[in-house]
Formats: sequence, structure tokens, C-alpha cells
Amino acid sequence: MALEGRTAMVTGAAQGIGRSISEILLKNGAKVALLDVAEATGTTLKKSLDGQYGPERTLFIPCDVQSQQQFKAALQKAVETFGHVDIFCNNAGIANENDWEKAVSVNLMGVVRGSYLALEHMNKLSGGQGGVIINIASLAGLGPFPGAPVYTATKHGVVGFTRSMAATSKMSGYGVRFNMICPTFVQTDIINSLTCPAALGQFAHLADPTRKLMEQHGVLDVSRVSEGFLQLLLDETKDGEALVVVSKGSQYYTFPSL
Ligand SMILES: NC(=O)C1=CN([C@@H]2O[C@H](COP(=O)(O)OP(=O)(O)OC[C@H]3O[C@@H](n4cnc5c(N)ncnc54)[C@H](O)[C@@H]3O)[C@@H](O)[C@H]2O)C=CC1
Ligand SMILES: CCCCC/C=C\C=C\C(=O)C/C=C\C/C=C\CCCC(=O)O
Repeated sequence: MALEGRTAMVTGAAQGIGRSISEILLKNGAKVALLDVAEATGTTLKKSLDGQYGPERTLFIPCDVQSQQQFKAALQKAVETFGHVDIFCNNAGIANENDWEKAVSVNLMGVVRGSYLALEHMNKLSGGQGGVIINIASLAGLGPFPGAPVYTATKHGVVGFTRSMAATSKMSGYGVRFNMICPTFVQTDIINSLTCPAALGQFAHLADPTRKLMEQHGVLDVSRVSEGFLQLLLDETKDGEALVVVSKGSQYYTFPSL
């Protein structure tokens, strides 16, 4: 199998896109450390995956990506259990325009924190074995998502950070590839934020047009994102790339040259 002997770590793995990415990694032979702040959902998923793949293939670690201490300990536990980690997916994210500081903390600071911890472990210049880091951004990382300015800002941040890290890693010789995925709407629980006045905050009046936007764009199955993830992971020529996943297909985004 393509990923036999490889070990991955996925944040926000208990459900939705993170779960689908974890499952495609397992199907292709990898071992996966599943990180999530939702302990009950993560524990239930781990039990179900144990039945399918055997208990030694996964590890569930309760972890809030906002906590440096928890995140560092989670990586340490995965390394102790599996020997190394060579695939890292920063996927955990929330949509909350009301508690916008938390959205920045989870969606952007969590991605920076996870990427730096993973790089510290993988960096060939400091004894690591190299690896691949794939961050989950959004179509909202490439253009404005009306009604969700802070969500949009965090995803633009993920795109800029990941592209810069790819260039930094290449120029430094770290042996670590950085890529990102920019999906349109995907059928997961986060979609409920669109009809949740508490999540929309001061922009609750835009709930209807935003829902219409979602109908126009279409809502994808999570498998479309995990298939894109596998493509980016296995193609070693991809570095600093944004894979856009929309209803009509998936394609690499061409950024304007400066
Ligand atoms: N569903 C969609 O339409 C799209 C989602 N995305 C992105 O995909 C990623 C995954 O979201 P979905 O699966 O759609 O949502 P989801 O709400 O189904 O899953 C998010 C997961 O992240 C976990 N999580 C939230 N805060 C966390 C924290 N502080 N620490 C650790 N785990 C945490 C949740 O417990 C949950 O298991 C997010 O970054 C989201 O922004 C991107 C484009 C479209
Ligand atoms: C706080 C409310 C935000 C609700 C967010 C719910 C789901 C978000 C998923 C995304 O990541 C967004 C995906 C696609 C939309 C992005 C841009 C919209 C395109 C705008 C346009 O067509 O003009």
C-alpha cells in the first residue's frame, strides 16, 4: 500500500473533513494520530476504527490546538507510540464571527503552532526524516466570503503562511513540503454556522444571502477533500500548492505573480 510504514497526525480528526482524511490515510496503510478537542466523539471514532483497522493503527489524543502544551505533548505521545510522524494535517477549524478572537486563535494560530511543532520534529537539518505538512484552508482563503470577514481573514492567513513556509523550507533545505487545500462548501457540521445567529454575530442579517451562495456553489461530500489530500500527499512535485476543490472538479490555483 502507498502509505505503508508512514505515520500521520490530523487535527480536528473526530468528525467531518478531518475524519475523512484520517480514514483515507488508514485505507492506504498509514498509522494515524487523531487529535481533537471533542473527547467523546474522538473516543467513539477510535473504537470504530479499531474494529476496522486494529487498535495499533490509530491513537486518539484529546488536544486543543490553542494550547502549546497540549499540542506539544500530543506530538510527543505520537512519536513515542509510532516512532516518528511524517505526515501532518492542520485541519481543526471553527466559524464564529461573534467570538472572532477564538476563530483567529483556532484557525490561524493553531495552524502556525501545529506547523512549527511538526517542522521541529521533521526538519532534516536537526536530525528529522523530512515530511509533508498539508493545511486545510478554504475557498475563503482566496477571495471574500461575505458575512464571514474574520473566517475569511484566518483562511487567507493560512494560505499566506503555508506558501511562505513552503518557500522557506525549500530555501533552507528542511526536507519538508508544505501544501494547502481550498475547498468550497462541504457537508459537515460547520455548515450549521450559516444558520446560527450566534456564530454570524453582527452579520446575522446576511444568513439568507449566504445560504443562497452555498446553494449556488453546491455542497460537496467530504470524500472530495480527502481524495484531494491524498493526491497532494503522494505527488512529490507539489510544494507550496493550493488545491482548489469545487463542485466542477479539483485544480491547482494559479497565484498572480508579484
Ligand atoms: N465544511 C466546509 O464547508 C468547509 C470547511 N473547511 C475547513 O475544514 C476544516 C474542518 O472543518 P469541518 O470538518 O468542515 O468542520 P467540523 O466542525 O465538522 O469539524 C471540525 C473539527 O475540529 C475540531 N476542533 C474545533 N476546534 C478545535 C480545537 N481548538 N482544537 C482541536 N480540535 C478542534 C472539532 O471538534 C471538530 O471535530 C476547518 O478548518 C474548516 O474551516 C474549509 C472549507 C469548507
Ligand atoms: C460564521 C459564518 C461562516 C459559516 C461558515 C460555514 C462554512 C464555511 C465553509 C467555508 O470554508 C467556505 C467555503 C466556501 C465559501 C467561500 C467563499 C465564497 C465565494 C464567494 C463568491 O462566490 O462570491
